[in-house]
Amino acid sequence: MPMNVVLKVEESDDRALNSLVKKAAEKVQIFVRLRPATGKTTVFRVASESCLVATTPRMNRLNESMVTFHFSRVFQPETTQTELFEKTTQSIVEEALEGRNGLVFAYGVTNSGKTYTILGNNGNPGILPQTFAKLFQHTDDYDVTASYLEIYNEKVYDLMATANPKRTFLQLQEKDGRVHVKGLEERRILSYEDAKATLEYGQKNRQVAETRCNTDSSRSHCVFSLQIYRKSDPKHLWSKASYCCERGAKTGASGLRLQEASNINKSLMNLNQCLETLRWNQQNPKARRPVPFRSSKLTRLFQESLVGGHLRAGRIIMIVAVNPSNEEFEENLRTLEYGAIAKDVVTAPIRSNTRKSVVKAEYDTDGHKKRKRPSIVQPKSENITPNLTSKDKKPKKLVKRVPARVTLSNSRKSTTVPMNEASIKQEFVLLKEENRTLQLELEAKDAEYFKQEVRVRKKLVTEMTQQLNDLKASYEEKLSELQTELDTTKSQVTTLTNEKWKLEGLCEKLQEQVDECEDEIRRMEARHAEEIAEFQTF
Ligand SMILES: Nc1ncnc2c1ncn2[C@@H]1O[C@H](COP(=O)(O)OP(=O)(O)OP(=O)(O)O)[C@@H](O)[C@H]1O
Repeated sequence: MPMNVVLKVEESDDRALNSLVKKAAEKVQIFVRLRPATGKTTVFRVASESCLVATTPRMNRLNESMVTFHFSRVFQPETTQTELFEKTTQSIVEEALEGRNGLVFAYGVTNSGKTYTILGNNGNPGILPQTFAKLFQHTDDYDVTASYLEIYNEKVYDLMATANPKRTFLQLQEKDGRVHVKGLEERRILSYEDAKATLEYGQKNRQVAETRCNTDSSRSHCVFSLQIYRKSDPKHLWSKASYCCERGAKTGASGLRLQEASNINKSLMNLNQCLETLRWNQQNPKARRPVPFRSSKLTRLFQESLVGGHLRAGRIIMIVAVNPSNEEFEENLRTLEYGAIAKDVVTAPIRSNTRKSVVKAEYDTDGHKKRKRPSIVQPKSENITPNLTSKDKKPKKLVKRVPARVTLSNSRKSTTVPMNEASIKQEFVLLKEENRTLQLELEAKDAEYFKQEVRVRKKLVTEMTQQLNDLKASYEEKLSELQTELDTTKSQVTTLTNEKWKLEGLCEKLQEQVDECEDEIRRMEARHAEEIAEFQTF
């Protein structure tokens, strides 16, 4: 069998797949940013540029266990704002100028550094002010407008609108398969200072609204969008870059902790469901499920970016902010899990089969496949490889290779075909690759196992808590029964004691009467004896 030929074909397939998968992987990039820890922490360890290891705090669990996450990149606490911008968002701005949309999404638990990452402070501008600076180096050719909205309690508010006590919320509208916010103000911005002033205006508006509303939830999502128009074609939107940040109000947040731990945020849960369904659809193209974009405003707004498929679909960048303190472990773990799911979603269709003809198709805005729209190239399902990691741009399930060294006999005395140096090298490379893939699979399995363990533990905790609560309730019931019984017995004892005392009094009285009678008898006997003695003397 001409081994080297087979190997060559497979290798070229792999290379082609690799490059396609790499392109697809670049569509969604997930970065993790650890903020400086406030105390001693041992739960997160940056194993490499792209690998974060979480170690369960012993105190919370029966056994210590570890889970490894792979992301596009993990940023250490000492990462500067400039470095973060350059390595994550700068390319989004550059691509926006080239006509591609972009979405930057920061999320994480309270106090994890989302606001610091997106907005920063005066001395350390976040990625949004840095975007302004970058963008306004190119205003000769472009006009820029900004819009700023807030999604609060599933309602969309315009943060550019003048703040008033009765905030009017805006409706989402679908037009040409795209979701728009009806009536959202787009403000022309002319310079860096102008952009910053616009952002600050929106921020102030938000604070005014925040202090005015009496709410049961202090969390909201703010989306700042920059619309770019080419001066040569001012009527048509050239591209749009959106920056979304979940924000926790600084006031009234106490008491939310428990609520957040059980359900970090409805919108994020929905986003998570959408990502999971998208991943399912990519992995099971014959059993597609509807993607629940409509379940929250946030997912509806971003559905275009998540599904991709239109000509200007750009990249999505998610920055998972992590507070490496022990107390936040479970919540941080959950946000990292979201990130891991998001990482596996390929937003834009890719060409997958290099040998066969490509099928033309397009996703609908609800995540379904459209039938007769020929504009977008859609991959054939069996070769799509959505489970990508930044480290591993290869498909998880590799095509099984025939080993280069062929055993001709299965008896103990096996004979092998002699190999030349080139094929040995080739085999070595393949084995190395295979080894790496297996290692990654193992890590993925470990991660999956850990997730399962976390789920099982959570379930156990819930069930045990339920059982303990039931037990407590039954004991309390028994206790109150016994208490009633005790009270009854006590009152009976009191009654009996009283009766006893009465009887004792009666007995004493009777005894006195008996004693008196005996005395009387003795007196009468003595008198009779005297009378008898008198008679005898007569
Ligand atoms: N990378 C960092 N370097 C230095 N300070 C940071 C960093 N990340 C966060 N901080 C500081 O930590 C504090 C909390 O950060 P931030 O307000 O950004 O959290 P958040 O996730 O937006 O919280 P919330 O969800 O409650 O709005 C701030 O004082 C911020 O300055």
